[in-house]
Amino acid sequence: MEASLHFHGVRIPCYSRTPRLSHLSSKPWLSSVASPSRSFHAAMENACKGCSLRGNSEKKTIEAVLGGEEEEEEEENATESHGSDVAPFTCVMKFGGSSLASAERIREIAQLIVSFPDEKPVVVLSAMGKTTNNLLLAGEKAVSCGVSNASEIEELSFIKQLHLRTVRELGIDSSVISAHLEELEQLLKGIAMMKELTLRTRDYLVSFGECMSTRIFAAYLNNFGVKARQYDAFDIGFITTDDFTNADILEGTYPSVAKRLNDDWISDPAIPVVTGFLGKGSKSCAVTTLGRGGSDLTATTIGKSLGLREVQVWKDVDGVLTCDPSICPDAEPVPYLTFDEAAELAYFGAQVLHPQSMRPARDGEIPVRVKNSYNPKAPGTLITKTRDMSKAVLTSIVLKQNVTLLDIVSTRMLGQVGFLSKVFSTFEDLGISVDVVATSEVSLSLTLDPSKFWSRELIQQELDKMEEELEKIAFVNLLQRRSIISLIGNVQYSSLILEKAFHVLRTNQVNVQMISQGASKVNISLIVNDSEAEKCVKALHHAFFESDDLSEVVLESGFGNGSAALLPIET
Ligand SMILES: Nc1ncnc2c1ncn2[C@@H]1O[C@H](COP(=O)(O)OP(=O)(O)O)[C@@H](O)[C@H]1O
Ligand SMILES: N[C@@H](CC(=O)OP(=O)(O)O)C(=O)O
Repeated sequence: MEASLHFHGVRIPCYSRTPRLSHLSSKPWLSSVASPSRSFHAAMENACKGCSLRGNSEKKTIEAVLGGEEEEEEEENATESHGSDVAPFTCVMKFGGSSLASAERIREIAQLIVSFPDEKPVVVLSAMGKTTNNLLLAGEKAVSCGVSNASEIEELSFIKQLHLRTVRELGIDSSVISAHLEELEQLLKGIAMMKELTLRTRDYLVSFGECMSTRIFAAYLNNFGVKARQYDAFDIGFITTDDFTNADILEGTYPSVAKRLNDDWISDPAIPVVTGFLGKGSKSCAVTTLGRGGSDLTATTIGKSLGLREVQVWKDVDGVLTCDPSICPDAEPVPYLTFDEAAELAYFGAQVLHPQSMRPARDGEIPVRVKNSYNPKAPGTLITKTRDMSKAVLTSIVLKQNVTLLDIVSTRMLGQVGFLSKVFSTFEDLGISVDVVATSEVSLSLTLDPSKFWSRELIQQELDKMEEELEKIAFVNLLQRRSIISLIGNVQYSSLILEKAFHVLRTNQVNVQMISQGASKVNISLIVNDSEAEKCVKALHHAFFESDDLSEVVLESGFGNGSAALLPIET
């Protein structure tokens, strides 16, 4: 008799009935997967065909699954080299909140994952939709609403409704999250009672988002026959500093996480579904978070820890774009980036990647692919150690607003060396991070990040203290509401980039207040007034990406109107 399951209401024969799928029995987590319906087969095929993140071998595997005979032998070989005793996992697949906004999206993500049966992924998830923002708002409201009103906080209702509706629509027992929802309500009452929300409590509060999304997702995978196991990152060796809301991953994390995930796989194979964004403070043993958007960092940390072939971060855009699409709707995906370019881009404000997320990937030389879960066919962006830069001029334009600019002119009380060292030790003492620096012998201009990785406002009191310290050795001029426009690209073409950028800015009557070319050789930063920044970015984007002057074709044959061939400066 034919075994069958139902998937989306469609009767599905089991894989075991189809001889061509026999290779899947070597993938224990898939051994009980229902063979998808025709439409699901088609979805798998489409996802595979369009998705350049797979090499040929995977495409062949999917074709084998769908009907090709001759691929079987090759697949068996591939399975041998990826046997569970050697390398249980092949990649990390990280899905952000935008990919997990509803039950419908969760179904699609599950389909996306099984559409690559050749992969043995570690899945990393953020909180569903806007849950993190809602948790933070709920916490703020709890501080002043009074204990008796804490249960009525609007954002708590949104969170409850979203998660309960999702489990209902996915056909999952609500018990997977009910204890968390109850505890969340108790926590908000506690905050209301204390009338205080410390950074430590804030981290604990937001952790409910990832803890619930991963439980729902793992339960859903198990329900439709893909064996999965949920993990809270703080329980599997993600050890961090105790900098609540912006913790750093400590080295011990890599071996611990690898051991736990590998050991569990060996004793009972199942796809790990890990909470992004969370860790455990090494001293406090309390839940910490890695800064907003920190699930990207969780993903690359796992990638390095397990030495995986690739880390995929699935977003709601077709990859890293030439500009923030909310400023330039015509922004285009950038096909290739180096780790340095991606790190610079993220640090200077492109929300698409967490600023620290490239570090483990670069250290472990694990390629990172940014893909669109709403459009898996789009090739996305591949981030690697090196890439062909011969035709690359400008890669992306990034805007960071609300920055403070500081001009510091020495009173010559100290020598040049003493002056610079005193200035920087002042920032260190006050825990203020500096972004862009330009210096001469006796003066220094620099920008201060208003929020270290979006978590900490630089408040007036701190600025006053800093001025007071610096005025002991220098004349200080503090200018607020400035913006950094970062031109990420090939600094070997810096003269060309600057010529074009300044032409655009002069045409738009914008005065640049400071300019700096980072040592990384991938970034030129321009400081302008906040009020002019978006206009500048639009004009620059138009000039560099929406007109043909600097296209790679033109660069190949010479710059501009038939002028001499453009050669990079040798460095
Ligand atoms: N240069 C850029 N390239 C791509 N996306 C960008 C860029 N700058 C800003 N973004 C924004 O980043 C968003 C994706 O990042 P994020 O919201 O963190 O995704 P997720 O929650 O899925 O991890 C996009 O929706 C886009 O609006
Ligand atoms: N949920 C956390 C962590 C995260 O990485 O989210 P996302 O992947 O949706 O940017 C946040 O909103 O910051």
